[in-house]
Amino acid sequence: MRKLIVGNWKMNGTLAQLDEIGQIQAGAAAYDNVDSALCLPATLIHAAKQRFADFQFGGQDCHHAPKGAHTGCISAEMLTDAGSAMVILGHSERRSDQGESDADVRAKASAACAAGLHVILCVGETEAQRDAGQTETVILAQLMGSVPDDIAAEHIDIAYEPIWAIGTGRVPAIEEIASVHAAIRTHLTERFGQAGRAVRILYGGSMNGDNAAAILAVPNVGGGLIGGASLTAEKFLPIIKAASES
Ligand SMILES: O=C[C@H](O)COP(=O)(O)O
Repeated sequence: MRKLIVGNWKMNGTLAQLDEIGQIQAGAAAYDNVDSALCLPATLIHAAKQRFADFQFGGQDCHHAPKGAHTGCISAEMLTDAGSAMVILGHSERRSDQGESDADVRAKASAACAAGLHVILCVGETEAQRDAGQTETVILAQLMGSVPDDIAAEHIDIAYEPIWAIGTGRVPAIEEIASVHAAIRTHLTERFGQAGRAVRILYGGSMNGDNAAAILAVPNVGGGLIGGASLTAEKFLPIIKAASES
């Protein structure tokens, strides 16, 4: 299975960063056995796609409705119109900052698929849940609640992001990553049959050029969702290189 390395720029980046995006696009082209993409602030997607048509871009959220009176929101169709191929949904920062529920994420995922976007759907446990031994229970509940029953498995990838690992420099032990990814794989195959085997399960949370090779070698890790280390070519390209060699 080809690895997918996605950069999530979160609320970072203006038009001044288009040159950096160009460096990422040019560098990533050397690793043609890896799928790579950047999920940018919505304000950058169109300009980036205009300049770097060969690279894949995506958004970081969309509304569940196709249009209407939802001030400040963006629809899935607007993302595709701007040049997006994918969208991140259910990121823990949106679940906490915007109070998004599993039901919200599920509705957004259906809307995104209907608009032709590939969905990267995020799940992850808090540190307190991990300490209480609830990681697997929490993840499986999020999957049950957030992933639409009728979604075509080829239109979705899952990103496992332990919340306590995001932006902290802390990463789970390799055995923990393997265990959670295996549980997610079991859930997907039980639910979607053979198609569930082809869903990529990305790891996210303080992945960088130093730890990427070890994480990407874990069974059932199909790539990475990268925050801080995706903001520059200098830090992002080593992760794509590690995926290429994994
Ligand atoms: O979406 C990306 C994740 O939240 C990971 O962020 P990070 O690589 O800065 O820890």
